Amino acid sequence: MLYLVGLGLDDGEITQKGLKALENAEKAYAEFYTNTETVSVEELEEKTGTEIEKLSREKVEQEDIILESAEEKDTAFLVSGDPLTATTHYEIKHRAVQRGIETTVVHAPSIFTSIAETGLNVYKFGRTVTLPEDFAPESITEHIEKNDSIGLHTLVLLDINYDGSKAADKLVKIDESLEGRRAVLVERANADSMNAKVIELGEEFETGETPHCLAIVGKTDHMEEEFLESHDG
Ligand SMILES: C[S@@+](CC[C@H](N)C(=O)[O-])C[C@H]1O[C@@H](n2cnc3c(N)ncnc32)[C@H](O)[C@@H]1O
Repeated sequence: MLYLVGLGLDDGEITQKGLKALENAEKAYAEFYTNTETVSVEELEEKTGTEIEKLSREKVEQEDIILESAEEKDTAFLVSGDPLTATTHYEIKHRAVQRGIETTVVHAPSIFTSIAETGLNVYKFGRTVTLPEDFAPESITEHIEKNDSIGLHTLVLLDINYDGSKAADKLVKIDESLEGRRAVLVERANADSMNAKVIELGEEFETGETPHCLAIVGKTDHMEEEFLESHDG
């Protein structure tokens, strides 16, 4: 059995079901390269009695350590946020099914739902884009344009340590027409120190600790506008 267990975005967000799965597992792996390490692995080990091994990106993406382990024994794979919302983890589930490994997914809070803290209605987001720090995929502009054409908001995910102000700057460099566009910067969603503020792409603004993401504002209704106004930065 392979348990894909979400850790949520902040310490204490693993569910009772997640803890139970970890207890049932004979071996557990965790990865923290798609998101910040917000939990104490040692505390989880103590609580559940299961040893947890942290894996690098290479180990997760290029080797089949997790699936090989799950073929032999009950194995848990711990991931930040929700287990099926990062492409890598989604692919692991897919490959597990192909190899005939039984899987159980234990969901947890995710940036895809916490983005609602911006005040933008989650039903009104279009295709999500990812902006890496070291290059600029052309598809980003295309997806933002498509979302814009039908009034949808765009969630822009960033590399984990990528500063939101630098990312906002890069968006304008990639596509000049985005200059002056309203967006919401979300910092450390779900943490006590969470902050959301309305910014204009291309303008300088202060940021705090990562992780950050941006929501480019599409067509809003009255309630969304009132919510946006309530952010004091
Ligand atoms: C590849 S996504 C993984 C999403 C994760 N599986 C989930 O369910 O939330 C990681 C990116 O989401 C955004 N993100 C994750 N946690 C965040 C948080 N607490 N506050 C703001 N942005 C966050 C950041 O841009 C981060 O680099």
